[in-house]
Amino acid sequence: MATQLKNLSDFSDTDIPSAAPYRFGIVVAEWNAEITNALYQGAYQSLVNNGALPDNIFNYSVPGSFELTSGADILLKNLHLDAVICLGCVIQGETRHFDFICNAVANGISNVAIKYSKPVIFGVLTTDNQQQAIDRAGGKHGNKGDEAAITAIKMASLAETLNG
Ligand SMILES: Nc1c(NC[C@H](O)[C@H](O)[C@H](O)CO)[nH]c(=O)[nH]c1=O
Ligand SMILES: CC(=O)[C@@H](O)COP(=O)(O)O
Repeated sequence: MATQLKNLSDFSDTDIPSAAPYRFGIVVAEWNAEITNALYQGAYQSLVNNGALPDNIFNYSVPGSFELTSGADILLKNLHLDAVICLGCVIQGETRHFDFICNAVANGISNVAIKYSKPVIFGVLTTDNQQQAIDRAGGKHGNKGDEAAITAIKMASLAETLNG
């Protein structure tokens, strides 16, 4: 379902576990900071609204979305976490650089999740233009940071249930 047909912040009819037991890392790319800061605010507030303790939310910045992979790896290597949320905004420019970044970060964080057997959430906007990013960072289509946080809670709960 395309984002245009779904609000990224609409979880009113969703059974969301309590986030209280879990420790969350949030890695935020500094590129397009006005967007990624909005994603962070959405993610942080969604975690807290669902019971996460502020002292259990560990926030770090990286230069760009390409560094989200190594940022997630460093957090999982050094901190006891139940999930990591990766937040970034990649906006198409004149060259194919966009494609390389998007593919690298999508594949990279998937590999980190498998490496540590921990949820690593892809909260990265990959848009054609600035307006599409604005619309998905608290605009008319909701906030992808909200979606990433709820996903992190659900996956942390699943991991706790099945991993023991
Ligand atoms: N153009 C965007 C970038 N580019 C920077 C890369 O992510 C990376 O930091 C650099 O290539 C050095 O390794 N990053 C974004 O997050 N968003 C962009 O639109
Ligand atoms: C996604 C990017 O790296 C991009 O914004 C860089 O712009 P350009 O492709 O024009 O160099």
